[in-house]
Amino acid sequence: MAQQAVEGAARAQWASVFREDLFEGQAGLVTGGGTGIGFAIAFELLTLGADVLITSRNEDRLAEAAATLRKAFPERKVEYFVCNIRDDKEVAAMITNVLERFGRLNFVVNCAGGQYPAPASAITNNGFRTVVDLNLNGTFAVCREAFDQYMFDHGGNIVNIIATYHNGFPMMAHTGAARAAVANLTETLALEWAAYGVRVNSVAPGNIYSESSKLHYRTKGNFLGDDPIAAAAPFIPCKRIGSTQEVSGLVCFLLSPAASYVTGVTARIDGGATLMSNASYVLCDVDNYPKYGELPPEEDTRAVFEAAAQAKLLESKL
Ligand SMILES: CCC/C=C/C(=O)SCCNC(=O)CCNC(=O)[C@H](O)C(C)(C)COP(=O)([O-])OP(=O)([O-])OC[C@H]1O[C@@H](n2cnc3c(N)ncnc32)[C@H](O)[C@@H]1OP(=O)([O-])[O-]
Ligand SMILES: NC(=O)C1=CN([C@@H]2O[C@H](COP(=O)(O)OP(=O)(O)OC[C@H]3O[C@@H](n4cnc5c(N)ncnc54)[C@H](OP(=O)(O)O)[C@@H]3O)[C@@H](O)[C@H]2O)C=CC1
Repeated sequence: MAQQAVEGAARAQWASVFREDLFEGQAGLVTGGGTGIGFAIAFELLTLGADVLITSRNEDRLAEAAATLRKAFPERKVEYFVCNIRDDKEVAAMITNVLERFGRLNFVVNCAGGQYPAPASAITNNGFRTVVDLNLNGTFAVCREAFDQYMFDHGGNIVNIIATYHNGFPMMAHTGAARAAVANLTETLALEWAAYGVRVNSVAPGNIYSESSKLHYRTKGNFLGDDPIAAAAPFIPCKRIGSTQEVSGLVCFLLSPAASYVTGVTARIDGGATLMSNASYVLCDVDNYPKYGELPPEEDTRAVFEAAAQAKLLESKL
């Protein structure tokens, strides 16, 4: 979700589909909550009555995001804390800080993460280690600290945002391996921590329209042209990319009592993209697939479709 879209906008514009007091009295943490998907999740949790602390490395971005959220939700507590989840000591201090500020930690959403696109042969060992450290070790550290410091005694709810690693992840070997590991970690933690009243689930997004994801690809190499996130649309069964609010809605469902019997799952949110394994099936045009949240303008999407169709035409003439 773009912060500019929230700034000055009527809160109702971003109204959640869930009931307003769903998380009333709860407080929790969203890592990576200052930007993109994490910001949308923090926004929806606040909409539904929770107090939220957002955390990541960049203090300026966090402060700006917190100011936007406080303006939109003056009746809630919005806090931020600078923390690199690759640093165990910082993670421990961050969890302690949430508890000092809120006195409770009902939910944790692990959304901090990332990588750079590169073919496996161009990923150095240190580059691989770095991405695994961020997405796997960092996520584990936050889960374990949250459990040790609070959830062991009080129960709780954890959602890990990963990525659709299913069927391999070309150009993303490091993150694919790390995210698959987090999906497995989610299952183990769900088993071990059920006895303590803790549910643990993962959400695996496909191509999601976030400012940072577009920037990420533009500055660090492409596999599908200038705007690969949007250019992927023709190859997704629902023929569009997803919005940050669609991811947030799924996270809120998993954190809600309606999901009380759900633990250890990885829910894919990818418009059916990872089901595309049948080489003899060609996707048809789609013009009535439902939309929800902030998506690229129709004209941009159409231009990307036309360019992709043109590229296919040229390819078939070679
Ligand atoms: C469908 C899925 C779509 C997904 C979308 C999203 O996720 S959107 C979300 C997108 N948001 C994000 O991804 C945000 C978070 N991402 C990040 O902060 C970085 O991507 C990070 C995880 C690599 C950490 O970076 P850092 O600066 O802390 O790392 P460092 O300086 O400590 O270097 C360690 C090693 O990594 C190497 N290396 C680093 N970059 C590149 C590169 N571009 N090229 C090649 N290599 C690179 C570097 O050379 C070094 O190896 P070396 O030379 O010593 O052998
Ligand atoms: N957009 C997409 O299409 C998809 C995104 N994802 C994943 O969803 C999550 C959110 O993505 P999105 O919102 O698009 O992108 P963002 O780049 O906006 O989100 C990444 C967030 O992680 C934070 N972060 C990165 N490294 C660290 C660190 N070491 N410690 C603490 N925080 C850190 C960043 O903040 P800061 O720089 O301040 O530290 C940022 O807020 C990421 O894990 C991403 O990989 C998965 C699949 C698809």
